[in-house]
Amino acid sequence: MAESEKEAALPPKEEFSEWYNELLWMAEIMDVRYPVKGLYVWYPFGFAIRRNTYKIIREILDNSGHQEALFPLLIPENEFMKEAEHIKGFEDEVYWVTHGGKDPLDIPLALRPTSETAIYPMYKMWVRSHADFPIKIYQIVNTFRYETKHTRPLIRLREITSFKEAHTVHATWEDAEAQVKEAIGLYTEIYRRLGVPVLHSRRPDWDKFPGADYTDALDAIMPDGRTLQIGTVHHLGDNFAKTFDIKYETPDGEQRYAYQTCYGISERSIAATISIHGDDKGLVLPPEIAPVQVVIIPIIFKKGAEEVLAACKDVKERLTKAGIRVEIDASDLRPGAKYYKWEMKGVPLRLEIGPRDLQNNVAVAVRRDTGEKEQIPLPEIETGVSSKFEAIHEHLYQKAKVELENRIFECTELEEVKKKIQDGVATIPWCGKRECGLAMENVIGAGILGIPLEQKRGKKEKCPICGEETETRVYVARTY
Ligand SMILES: Nc1ncnc2c1ncn2[C@@H]1O[C@H](COS(=O)(=O)NC(=O)[C@@H](N)CS)[C@@H](O)[C@H]1O
Ligand SMILES: [Zn+2]
Repeated sequence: MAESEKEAALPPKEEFSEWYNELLWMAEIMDVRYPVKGLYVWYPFGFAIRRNTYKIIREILDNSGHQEALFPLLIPENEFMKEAEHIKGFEDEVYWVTHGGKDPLDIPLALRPTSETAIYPMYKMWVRSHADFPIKIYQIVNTFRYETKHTRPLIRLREITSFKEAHTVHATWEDAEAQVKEAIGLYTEIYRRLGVPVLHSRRPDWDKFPGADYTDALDAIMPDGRTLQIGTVHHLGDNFAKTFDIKYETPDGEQRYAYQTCYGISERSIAATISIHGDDKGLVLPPEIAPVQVVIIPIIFKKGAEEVLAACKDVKERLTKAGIRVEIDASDLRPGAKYYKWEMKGVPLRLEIGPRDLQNNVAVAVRRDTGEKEQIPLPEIETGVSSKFEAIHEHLYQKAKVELENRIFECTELEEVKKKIQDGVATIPWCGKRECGLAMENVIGAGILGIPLEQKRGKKEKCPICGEETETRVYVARTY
């Protein structure tokens, strides 16, 4: 896209919604002009962020006994309609393929909204004995959901282009429960690598995944105080095993239904990373996912221009050999325009090299996250740059953790909750009874997000609806 096209300035981040939409365009992440609602185009720069993010996701899953596979997109109606709860949860969201060319299909085919009903008929054929367990398979595919709420790029899509779904099978309910815990840990580590701190909570029963025994979720707190569900882990019990007849032979030869879990992450992982770390100048990317990790800006004067350019090329070669993604911006843009462009793209580190720096045998390193300038001796450029990356990642993560902590408000009255959820997440005691939870939700005008998994027990408090003593507090928040 030509520089001139991006005349519009980026709104300040506190106008979060406008900032977010403008940034996706100005940083060349997503083009939202595709002529189907809820479907968007990945620009190459944005796609490189996606590739680097999903490289982390694959690494963490592959290193924890998961195997990547690939299942078909189209699900025959008879399979899709097998699990009653699941249907109820998805029947308003599923897209159907009804024709092949001019011929109407005898069996309509669903575009997968999620893949339980594509995968589990195959698991029925694959599972024979307890020795087959655990099965820990995932795929990274596009899925389709006819979302009727406000669609938004990377956050609420009708085509989820980067849907990582894992589907595991175990001998017992407890083994599946242990897998849920492992998945929560793996997801938390994925988000630590993205510098994104998360809230862990168990969704209230009325908000769990259709067909699950329970749903645990990871939520980020976005800059506007609303939470974004950026990962979910479901214990499916033997509900789907009974529906799809997934049975195994126990060590003493009897037939038993298997127990399952499934867990998913989508491109919301990228939405959270962009939103939490970005600033008024644009993207601020954790080095590990930045498409360009270092941009070298030659400071050119008439005299000594060749030496400067030669030195920049040498630094680029050395950093590239060290596995660092680096560009030289030798365009004829003014230095200030160069800084603006690469700061917009969230390049973690800028290296300025001019005649004086050559004399001192240094490069001037400027951090995108803090703006701090520091000289790095050219002979140590590789280690100097890499240690800056660690410092940048750590700083982004710590800063985001403080912001999250500052957006959690302990309340005792519902009126207080109503106020506090304008700025973040409120906690309030809850007896756990459904009618009190639902009553609370319509007094507050927002949902119970979930029961914190790391619940600090011991303190007895009163349910604000029925007055019953309880040791449980819940998160309440406005959500995306
Ligand atoms: N319309 C959507 N756009 C973008 N991401 C979405 C959308 N719907 C769900 N997600 C993301 O996908 C994750 C998994 O979706 S889910 O419905 O909760 N769970 C499942 O589909 C299970 N089969 C586990 S993969 C959610 O936690 C959320 O982060
Ligand atoms: Zn109550």
